[in-house]
Amino acid sequence: MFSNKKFDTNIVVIGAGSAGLISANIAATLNAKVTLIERHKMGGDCLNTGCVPSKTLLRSAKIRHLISESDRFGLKVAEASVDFPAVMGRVQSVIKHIEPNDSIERYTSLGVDCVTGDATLISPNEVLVNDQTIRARHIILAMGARPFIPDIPGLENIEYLTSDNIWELDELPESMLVMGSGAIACEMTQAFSRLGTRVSMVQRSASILNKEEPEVGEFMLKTFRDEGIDVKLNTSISEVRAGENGTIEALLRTADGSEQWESFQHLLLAVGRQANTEGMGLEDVGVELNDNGTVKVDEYLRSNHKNIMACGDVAGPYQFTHMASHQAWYATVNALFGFVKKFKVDYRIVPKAVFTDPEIASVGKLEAELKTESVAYEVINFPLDDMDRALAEGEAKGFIKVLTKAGSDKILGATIVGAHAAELLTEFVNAMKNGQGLNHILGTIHIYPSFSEANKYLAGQWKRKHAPQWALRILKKLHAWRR
Ligand SMILES: Cc1cc2nc3c(=O)[nH]c(=O)nc-3n(C[C@H](O)[C@H](O)[C@H](O)COP(=O)(O)OP(=O)(O)OC[C@H]3O[C@@H](n4cnc5c(N)ncnc54)[C@H](O)[C@@H]3O)c2cc1C
Ligand SMILES: NC(=O)c1ccc[n+]([C@@H]2O[C@H](COP(=O)([O-])OP(=O)(O)OC[C@H]3O[C@@H](n4cnc5c(N)ncnc54)[C@H](O)[C@@H]3O)[C@@H](O)[C@H]2O)c1
Repeated sequence: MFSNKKFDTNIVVIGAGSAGLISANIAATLNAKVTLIERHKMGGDCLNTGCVPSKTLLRSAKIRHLISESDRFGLKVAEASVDFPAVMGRVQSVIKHIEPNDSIERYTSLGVDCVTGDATLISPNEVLVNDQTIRARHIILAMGARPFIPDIPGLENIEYLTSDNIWELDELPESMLVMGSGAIACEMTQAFSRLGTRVSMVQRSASILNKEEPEVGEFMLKTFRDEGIDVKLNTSISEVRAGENGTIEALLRTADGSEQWESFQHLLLAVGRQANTEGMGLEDVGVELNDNGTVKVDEYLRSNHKNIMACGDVAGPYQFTHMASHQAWYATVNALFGFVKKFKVDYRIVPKAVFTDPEIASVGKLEAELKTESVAYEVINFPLDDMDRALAEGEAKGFIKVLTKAGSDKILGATIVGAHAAELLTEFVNAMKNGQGLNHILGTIHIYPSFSEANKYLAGQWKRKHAPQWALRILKKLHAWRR
């Protein structure tokens, strides 16, 4: 239909994952006209192939693991046999349950124009989808990322797994080689191992979970090995080939140069995620990219074309659902109101978790980062193996490590390895966000017996260390005099 308006819509959002959905939701709530384009499944990675299926699978795996340890709880239970199709059926049913929240129906009812199709940029203000050109004042790029496929000779001749297609397995693998040791590799390794797959993990460096404090990697390495997982450090895959009976053979090369072929039923590649920025006209329109393929954005999440914003995995640097929605607010508000006021995206306090058992959650700086930045700091460690509630639950393992500014209770970083770590971390996240230190946590009433008491005990440990010795000496004399 002919329109004399310069633009058909205020914003076109490309991609209906966590970033795109929140962007469209915010824009529609603020009464802007917004078009949301998705080429595959509404909900994107998190709902369909990421957070939701992985956490659901981990739950079945944990229950089977608990059953295998039922003796510890005074229960005599025969080993749980795994009905793998039923486990994967539960994964799909949880996705189906959440799906309506992210659906075209819901977003249409919110006032978003939802379009199914592959979007291409044809100019900084025009998006082509299904042969239709949409003229938009602003474009929000939210196309997410996909598994990075490393360059391994022979990979093109075998069928490998990634976090995209692992959910299509209909039989529990007898064995699996997992490449990588980040969040995806660790979560999937433990999940499949606990369900009964013989899992080997191959990691080229000398430690696992290298984005965390070194103690975390050490703790989880021991946990994995105690559970029977074969973790091969300092090892890379130099070649793969098809073996007999549909197996995959991998040539594993250790740091000393020795090589050995090993056979597995499946190979899972979990070595990072690559932004979806190719083949959609970004180069033609001149949208600048970073070396790793993400969209180059400024502190307002604008690309070099100031009306084209990016958020979520396609922008980075954090690849988390909560960061996608955090960025989505900035991208959308800056697009709609940037001509009046712009907001700089706030990355000061970014929490994250890996949902292994025990969980790993962290926020703020790592010790190594503080050293590099020459920040004077102190370390408070608190073991989680003697907490009343954790003992009662049979979950007494792990630790909390908090970094404070030297001589102050200001929290610079916190890491928790333990049951419910992602929930426990929120207290540190809140404290950091609100400029409160460990004294504040110590002065807060925590329910007994709860896992969260550990945060208070850690704060108490800091307090004891910092109690003024001169005052304690005077008190000792005062009490002696009053006796
Ligand atoms: C196994 C796994 C587990 C994870 N677990 C967690 C977790 O526990 N917690 C957490 O915070 N994060 C987790 N993540 C990361 C999280 O899933 C992502 O950070 C998040 O989904 C990113 O959202 P996004 O909107 O940027 O991208 P996506 O969710 O990938 O959405 C992008 C969408 O854009 C669409 N698209 C792409 N190109 C076009 C185009 N040209 N036209 C139209 N549509 C297009 C895609 O089809 C897709 O639907 C996990 C990831 C994986 C793989
Ligand atoms: N719980 C969560 O929040 C969660 C869960 C899963 C994924 N994610 C997100 O998804 C992203 C991708 O996860 P991921 O685990 O694939 O990536 P990652 O970046 O966390 O880890 C990649 C791993 O692969 C290794 N590696 C990289 N290139 C390699 C190569 N050529 N050969 C051998 N090893 C190599 C790295 O050393 C590292 O261990 C993460 O950044 C994370 O933000 C989050």
